[in-house]
Amino acid sequence: MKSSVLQEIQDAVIQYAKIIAHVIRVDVEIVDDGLVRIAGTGIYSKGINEDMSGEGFVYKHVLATGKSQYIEEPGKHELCDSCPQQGCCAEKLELCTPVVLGEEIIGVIGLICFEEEQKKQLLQDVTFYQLFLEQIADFISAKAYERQESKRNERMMGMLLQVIDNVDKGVLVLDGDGKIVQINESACKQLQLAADCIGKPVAMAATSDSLLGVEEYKVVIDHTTYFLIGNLLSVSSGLPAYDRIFIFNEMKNVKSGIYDLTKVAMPVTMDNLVGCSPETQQLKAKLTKLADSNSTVLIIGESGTGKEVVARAIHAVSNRSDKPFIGINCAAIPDMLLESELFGYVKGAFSGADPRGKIGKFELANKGVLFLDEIGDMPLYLQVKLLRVLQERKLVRIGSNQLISLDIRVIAATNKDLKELIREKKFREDLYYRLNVIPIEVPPLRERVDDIEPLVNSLMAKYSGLFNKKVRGIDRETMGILMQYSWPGNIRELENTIEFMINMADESGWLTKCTLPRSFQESQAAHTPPAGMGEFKTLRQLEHEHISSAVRRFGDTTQGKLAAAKQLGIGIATLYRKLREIEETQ
Ligand SMILES: Nc1ncnc2c1ncn2[C@@H]1O[C@H](COP(=O)(O)OP(=O)(O)OP(=O)(O)O)[C@@H](O)[C@H]1O
Repeated sequence: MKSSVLQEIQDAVIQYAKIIAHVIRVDVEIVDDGLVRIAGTGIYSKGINEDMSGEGFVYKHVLATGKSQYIEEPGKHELCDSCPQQGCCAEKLELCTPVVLGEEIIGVIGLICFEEEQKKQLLQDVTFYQLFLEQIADFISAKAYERQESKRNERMMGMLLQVIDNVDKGVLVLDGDGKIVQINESACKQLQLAADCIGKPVAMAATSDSLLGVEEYKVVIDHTTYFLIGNLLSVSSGLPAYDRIFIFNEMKNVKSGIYDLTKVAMPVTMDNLVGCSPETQQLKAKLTKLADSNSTVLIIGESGTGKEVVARAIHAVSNRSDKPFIGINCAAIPDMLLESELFGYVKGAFSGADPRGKIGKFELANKGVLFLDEIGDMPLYLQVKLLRVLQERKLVRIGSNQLISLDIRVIAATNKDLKELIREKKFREDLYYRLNVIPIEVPPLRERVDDIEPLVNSLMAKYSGLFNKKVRGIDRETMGILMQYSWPGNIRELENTIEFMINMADESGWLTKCTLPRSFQESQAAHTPPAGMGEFKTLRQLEHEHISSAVRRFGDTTQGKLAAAKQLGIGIATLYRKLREIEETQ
């Protein structure tokens, strides 16, 4: 059963009753709004907690009217008419006052005289005793109010703790001495603290860095240092037990949030590396072998050969696959921005910067893989900074002096000849060696002709699905043309070609010569002898054509020429001589 307001402060009410009785030497009785005797002195002290609803007619009247009542002749007053004690009542005088809390009457205080002496004493100054009683009623009411307030605070606090426990962010409540008074589950988890950390001192200072508008704090608990970003709020409750609340997010959560927002939906596995040529098979075997190492990888290959696909495949098969893969194209971002993209900055780092600060790709990739594409295009001054980060595995955001430890695997890629760039003083030699720990060469498509057919099939499936167009296949002749082509743009060019051909395909659903891009057909025509001339060619002409076609297929680079010479069964010096001959005859 719900207890009344006076029951909740019964001890205090009994004390008040005793004091009144002691001071004025008259018995006191205090009842609550349910007519339960809360306190009593003299003969009433034995009947505390008794239900008085069968008697107590005067109290009922006071509770109903909210007015004080003075009965000089108990038994003769009209209020006593229905009392079962009428006629045998020992009371000589009764003075009653309501106890009021706000709008509510929560009880009644009664002064009862059993002796003529007492009655005489009261009658000498009824008004004084009346005021005295009202004053005591006010004290009791103040006590009841205090109790109600503290109950309300307890309820509020309970509710607040429930909220605190259910938020995802970490919450630490500190007292005036900086000790933990409350900690929620999320904070325990993030900081790896047990719930018995209550009472532990916390040293906390803003680092003056901020990210996305939220301050970063260095927090030390039990000799462990944490860098947390969050809001530190002062509690203005006036209670020293609750001085400050720190609501925080661990950096890793902030970063993974940003990573989730920025990551590209491009799940790549080893299966996405289409191809069955010995070169591709060797490449796949190498990737699997090096996957779990942390060493830096440098992928070299012409544009469009699939360097990014290779980098993603390494990530996918590595033990970092559930951690971020963050890519940045060093050639696509202006030099001015590249530094902040890579290293991030804190608020106020430079004019024009996002006032909330920025997390750099290095930090975003922490625990995962950072893919630095087109590394050959990185400006020299950033190469120095990159080298330092790679050596020390530590980073300082622009405008900050805070060292951040990195656990990162770096994969760099380039289609440039870095050694040539070193000679031209455009690339640092020390950085080259730091990156080139595991070199991976992705051969151009013309050197892995066996990949063309599976790639064409996979691309036909991809684009026919994308365009919702039924493609039955590609005829042998057209496939032959594709296999003979030198693919200077590599797989990217092949992909564009297949996309074009599917667009051009008629209802038959076959990719034929007619679906080839015009430029493709023109280049074919240029290399096909005019009708009727072929049979009159000299052997030398045929040799020249054959050599030119080999160089076209393997590429007009040193590597390409080496491959062409090998394929033609001649030495590289002979090839160069023949090429000079061709030049001279043209
Ligand atoms: N082995 C492969 N199997 C299937 N698709 C591939 C393969 N290699 C590359 N591709 C596709 O070819 C295109 C170019 O690949 P990617 O961007 O990885 O090349 P890249 O060498 O990084 O080029 P760049 O040097 O220009 O950045 C992409 O669409 C990619 O999906």
